[in-house]
Amino acid sequence: MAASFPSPIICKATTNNNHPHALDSFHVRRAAEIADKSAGLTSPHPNFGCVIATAGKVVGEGYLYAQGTKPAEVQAVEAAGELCRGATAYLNMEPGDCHGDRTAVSALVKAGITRVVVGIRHPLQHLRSHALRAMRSEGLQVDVLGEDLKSKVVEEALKSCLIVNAPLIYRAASRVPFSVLKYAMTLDGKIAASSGHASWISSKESRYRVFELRGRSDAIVVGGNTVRKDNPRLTARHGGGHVPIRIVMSRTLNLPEVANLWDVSSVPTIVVTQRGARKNFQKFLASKGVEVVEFDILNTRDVMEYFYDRGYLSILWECGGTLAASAISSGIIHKVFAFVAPKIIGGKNAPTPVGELGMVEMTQALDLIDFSYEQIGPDMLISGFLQPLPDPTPVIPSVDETYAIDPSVTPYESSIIFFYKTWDLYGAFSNFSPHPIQMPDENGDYQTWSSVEHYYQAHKFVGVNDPVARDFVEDIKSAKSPEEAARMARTIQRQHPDLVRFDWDAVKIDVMYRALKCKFSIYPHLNSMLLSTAGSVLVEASPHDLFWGGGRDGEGLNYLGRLLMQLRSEFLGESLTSSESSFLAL
Ligand SMILES: NC(=O)C1=CN([C@@H]2O[C@H](COP(=O)(O)OP(=O)(O)OC[C@H]3O[C@@H](n4cnc5c(N)ncnc54)[C@H](OP(=O)(O)O)[C@@H]3O)[C@@H](O)[C@H]2O)C=CC1
Ligand SMILES: Nc1c(N[C@@H]2O[C@H](COP(=O)(O)O)[C@@H](O)[C@H]2O)[nH]c(=O)[nH]c1=O
Repeated sequence: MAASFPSPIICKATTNNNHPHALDSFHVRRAAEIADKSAGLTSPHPNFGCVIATAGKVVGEGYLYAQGTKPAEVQAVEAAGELCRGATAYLNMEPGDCHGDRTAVSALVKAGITRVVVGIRHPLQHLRSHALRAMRSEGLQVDVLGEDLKSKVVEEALKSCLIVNAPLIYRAASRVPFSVLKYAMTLDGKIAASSGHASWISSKESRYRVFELRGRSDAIVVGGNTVRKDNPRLTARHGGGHVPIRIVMSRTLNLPEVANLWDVSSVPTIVVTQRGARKNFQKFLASKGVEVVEFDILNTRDVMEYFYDRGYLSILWECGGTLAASAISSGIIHKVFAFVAPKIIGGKNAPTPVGELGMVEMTQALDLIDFSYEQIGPDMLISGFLQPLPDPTPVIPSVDETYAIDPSVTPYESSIIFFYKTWDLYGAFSNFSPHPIQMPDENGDYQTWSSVEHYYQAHKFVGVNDPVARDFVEDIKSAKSPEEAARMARTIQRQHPDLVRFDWDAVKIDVMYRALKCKFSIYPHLNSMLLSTAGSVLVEASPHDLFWGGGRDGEGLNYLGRLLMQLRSEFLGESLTSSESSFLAL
């Protein structure tokens, strides 16, 4: 399945040797296909797949499951074992060395891979071309589709690599999250009856597909009117997988007191509104656990820029025509999914999917690009892009390249360093980064935890004298990713508050401190990265957590940033003391 698209990437066996690079293209397409397997399982993140082949035969495969898990290349190398010697690795996308330890590249080099075929360069400027250079400098032959390899089949393979990471590519190019507008309409173009009643237009099968689309998104946006008319839940109910947060856009805040979206026991809701709107209602929402964010003027572009800053990759718009028209007009919608049901409702005033765009001639209509049709149950799904896929070839030089051209530009210099997603610059500071730590248990025996997040989350239940709590600790410890560990712990915390250790609030900062101290002590490259930020304020730009995170506007307490700064000064103090003592010893 392609990222945010339901249509499968069809891996046609175009291995006909008459086509130049047919075999290479075939394997890269396979890498893109498996890369997409992770979409929807955890919070949306870039999709990486790796296929290792020798003499045309696949000997190992792997895909990145979540931000903080084992890189695709490492998994493929482990699967192929000795067969890696002299083999070719196929990657849908250049690996991103977010953590300064070149894990993916060194796995390929150490395993004896001699050639690497890469679908696209990394779209993020701070990561682009680094791994390619590293592999080439290690003597590997590196061929990039569309640059070193060119042909018709190569173009098709390149397309599949672009599509599988379309959210990241659009996000990098447009500096807003990738936005998909989805709606269900009748054959006569209505999204509800004149009364506003809309359940249901599309079939069960189509609505199941919508759950999958939701699972591939960080958040779902609706307008105030949809909340008033539909009282939606906006959850992904297809069994397991990622559940996006819900965002309501309302200028008036004239919203009902009783609404499904105010139940945040299983998934958060954020209401974005205009500054000063219904202060009492804002307080009411806050008392329900709903986050309220005020904007001077509420418009779709500012809201998307805000969520971009909060690290969101992919947004699904499930609003009515009023908000949809606003979003399209401001140029932030990248893709459309229209479910068309074979039924007619009529109604002069029945709402339609897109309101006023101010166009007067049909020649002004927006043409969809790369559209496709798919029958789902009785409905037809028409999907396509509203904006062309950005060109992945590097036009903007990377930070390194800029530095090489103009050494007066200091890379990464900033008085405030924000970090959040592991693929961000300084993403290794995130608790989700894939760095296992060894920590003593209650008996002093050292245990390995897959990430700081696993350790921190499980410790909510450590020491509680109840076998159920002990089982929870083990479950969280073996969660497949830091995201899953966090999700499991938060759910258990909500559902079984009695199993959370009584002193949790008092000890949680210390638990985190110890875990971070271990992480930044045992990985020398992380320690150097932390020390390199001396003089800058570190802020975790977490979307949900105003205790550990600082928020973009400084509204959070930023305890994670504070602890990292505390550790930084402790490490700096230690290195000063040791250099002073070696100086004294001279
Ligand atoms: N079939 C389908 O796929 C869907 C059908 N529907 C149906 O559509 C109808 C609702 O459609 P519609 O009235 O268009 O509702 P919208 O979901 O588009 O909500 C419009 C509201 O969004 C809020 N808003 C906030 N910022 C903006 C902005 N910048 N521009 C525009 N609106 C903004 C305002 O809320 P406020 O007034 O609170 O300030 C406005 O009234 C319902 O009948 C619902 O059942 C809805 C979604 C999908
Ligand atoms: N009516 C309609 C849709 N409506 C969308 O789904 C929302 C309800 O979601 P939930 O409460 O989670 O079931 C609703 O508010 C609107 O955004 N979607 C569709 O796929 N098909 C339909 O026929």
